Amino acid sequence: MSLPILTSAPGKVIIFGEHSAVFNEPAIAASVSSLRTYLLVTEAETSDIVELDFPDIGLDHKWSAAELSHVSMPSKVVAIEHFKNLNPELNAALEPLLKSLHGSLQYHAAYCFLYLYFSLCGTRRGVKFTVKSSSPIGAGLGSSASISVCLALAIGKLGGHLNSKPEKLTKLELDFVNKWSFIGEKCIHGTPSGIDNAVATYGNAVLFQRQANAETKSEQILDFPQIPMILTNTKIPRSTKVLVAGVKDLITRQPEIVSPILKSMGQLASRGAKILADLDDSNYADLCELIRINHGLLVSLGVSHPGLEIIKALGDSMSIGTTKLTGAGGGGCALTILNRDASPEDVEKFKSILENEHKYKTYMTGLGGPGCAFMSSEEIKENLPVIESLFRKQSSVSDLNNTLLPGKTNLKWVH
Ligand SMILES: Nc1ncnc2c1ncn2[C@@H]1O[C@H](COP(=O)(O)OP(=O)(O)O)[C@@H](O)[C@H]1O
Ligand SMILES: C[C@@](O)(CCOP(=O)(O)O)CC(=O)O
Ligand SMILES: [Mg+2]
Repeated sequence: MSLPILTSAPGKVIIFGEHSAVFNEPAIAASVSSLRTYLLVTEAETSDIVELDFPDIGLDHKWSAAELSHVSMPSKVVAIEHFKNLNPELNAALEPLLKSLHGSLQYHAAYCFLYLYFSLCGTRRGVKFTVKSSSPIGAGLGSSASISVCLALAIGKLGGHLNSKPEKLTKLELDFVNKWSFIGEKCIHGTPSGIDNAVATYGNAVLFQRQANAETKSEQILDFPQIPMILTNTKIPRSTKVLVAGVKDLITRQPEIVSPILKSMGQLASRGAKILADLDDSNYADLCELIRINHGLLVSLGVSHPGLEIIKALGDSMSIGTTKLTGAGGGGCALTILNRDASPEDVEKFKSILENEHKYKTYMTGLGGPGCAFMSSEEIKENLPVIESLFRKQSSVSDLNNTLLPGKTNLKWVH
């Protein structure tokens, strides 16, 4: 596909089953309509470099043709070979390209990019990749999966793997994006379950389960109910990679105790899926009860944080709803499912205390929007000045959403 290329993918909220999903238990997640990542691929200033411009994490890096020439492409483009273990030769070859990057945010984003780039289109030079996200990064809302999906889709197109139909992404193409974005997630956090990239690829909501043979089973939930919910970002930084590794350690130390907890979380997701398929006044309290139990089990795994407990304690003491951390925890976000009778005044008060006293950020966003998408080069070219201005450092989340949010603007996205 010719340049420019523009891709997008949503963030997600895990309703039930974070962490246990990594250990092959069922889990439920929904895409978040208004929190998305956008990737623009354009010609670089010179024809012999590859440039990353990721302003959200302060990364602007160029690799010269000479540096890139030391890495050879893996011989076959078969995702399954990278599934269990990332290719050790490719990893070793990428190390010198990554050594000047600062901190884990930049390192992991660049590693994910380079791994997909060399696996899917490693000889192409003279390209610049610019990423902007309206989703908070490292907050439990799946920004790592949404950037991985944007990269897998754009690089898949650049490498000629995904150009079968100009007017739609076929099921096979979506499966390709899902597989390669899982590999991108592996670069970012080691042992992902695959639920986040599945939701970011296919959209809507999924009941997901990883299988022992590394395959995944995901059932689309098309009519996901709009549960009245507040998402609160504590802005406390944390890393999914570290938290997932911590749970793995705990299992190794306390297998008899922790395995039943993970099983229980899987049961919560299965039971939750049945309730969500038929949610009404009669079972709403059951849903809230499952949410409360799931949070308690996550606390027992050691992945909560005092900052998340503030949200839970406030929600409980105001009797406004039921709170559970979402994503990897350790900071980041919690969701509060509002009681049916929560008054608008109380909801406002709850949000205002969190925002003003604790400096948290709250969101009320719809769940279950579209998955990954791309824009045709003709559509991009017609709107290039506007689109390029959005990818500059100073553009805001609302600028991005006002102009690019699929389904909400006049620009045509292909799904
Ligand atoms: N907009 C973005 N720009 C650059 N890197 C990003 C962006 N969004 C996500 N990332 C990458 O994803 C990582 C965060 O992933 P993770 O710890 O799994 O948190 P989460 O997925 O909950 O946001 C960051 O370290 C960064 O490498
Ligand atoms: C903890 C986990 O279940 C979810 C992580 O989500 P996030 O990166 O915190 O958005 C890990 C996974 O399922 O890959
Ligand atoms: Mg993540």
